[in-house]
Amino acid sequence: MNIKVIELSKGSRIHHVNAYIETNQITALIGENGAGKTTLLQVMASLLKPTSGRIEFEGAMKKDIRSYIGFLPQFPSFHEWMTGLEYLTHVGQLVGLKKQNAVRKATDLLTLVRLEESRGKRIESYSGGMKQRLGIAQSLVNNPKVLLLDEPVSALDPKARTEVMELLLTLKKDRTIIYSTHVLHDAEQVSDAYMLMHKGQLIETGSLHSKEEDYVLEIETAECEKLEAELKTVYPKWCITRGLNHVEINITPTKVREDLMLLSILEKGGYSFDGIRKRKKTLEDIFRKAVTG
Ligand SMILES: Nc1ncnc2c1ncn2[C@@H]1O[C@H](COP(=O)(O)OP(=O)(O)OP(=O)(O)O)[C@@H](O)[C@H]1O
Repeated sequence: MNIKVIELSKGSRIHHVNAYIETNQITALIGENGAGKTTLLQVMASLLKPTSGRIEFEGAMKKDIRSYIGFLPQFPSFHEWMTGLEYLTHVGQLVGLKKQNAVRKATDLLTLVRLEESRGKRIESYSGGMKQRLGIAQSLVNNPKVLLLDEPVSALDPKARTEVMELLLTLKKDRTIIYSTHVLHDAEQVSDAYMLMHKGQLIETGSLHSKEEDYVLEIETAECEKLEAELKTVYPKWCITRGLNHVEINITPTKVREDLMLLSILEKGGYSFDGIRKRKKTLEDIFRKAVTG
């Protein structure tokens, strides 16, 4: 189910958000704290009413689009005294399944999220990663076409993150998955597309399978501050950022002539540098470029 977001606003929290989100894809929703990711997901999930604008779920036959949506909140809460099986059965009954079907559904979902061995244990004994997978199972109870997950991996250790990301890959067939995250490296591994929010606006969307050769030039030097200032003067149009021990130039792509000019600046300025590296642009570069100007 493709989703069209048209001129969506929610008070001052988000405004003029336009997007087209494709099915069978994982879309990572990224942005700084307070950028509006949770608000956008909540509006998409019909948990918040937009102030203006609308969302179209292409091909939706039912009027109440909530039946197409599975939602995992940023801080899911469970009835911790219940076992995983009891809890999911309860959720199944809440969405209208008969007891027997709810048990079957809960059992299948617990297998899908690899919690079958812990299904008889109380949720209070689950680790953070197990609870996150239980939350995803809960969001799947109504067999949704659209899965909206608010930071499903941000609080997890690398192993648990990988497990959740692998699960998302399994789930993307026949579904539209949008999830917010601050873990950009992971997002890059599993996502097909990204949506970047900044100060309430969706400022950039793109594919992560781009054939375009976007590069970042990294110059490792102890004189970062001086080099950053000089490059910004010479190349005011380039996006130049400074790390702890390197300066990054984020352009599309550098031409040989520009590379040579750069070397000449380094030489004339008497910079001592430990290395120059040209690497493919990452999601983190896209993020930094957008939020630093
Ligand atoms: N219930 C609320 N009432 C009023 N303003 C809110 C409410 N919830 C969030 N906001 C504001 O809306 C803006 C967007 O918040 P939102 O939680 O959507 O951002 P986010 O990108 O999900 O942030 P984070 O990465 O920290 O979770 C922020 O300025 C926030 O302070």
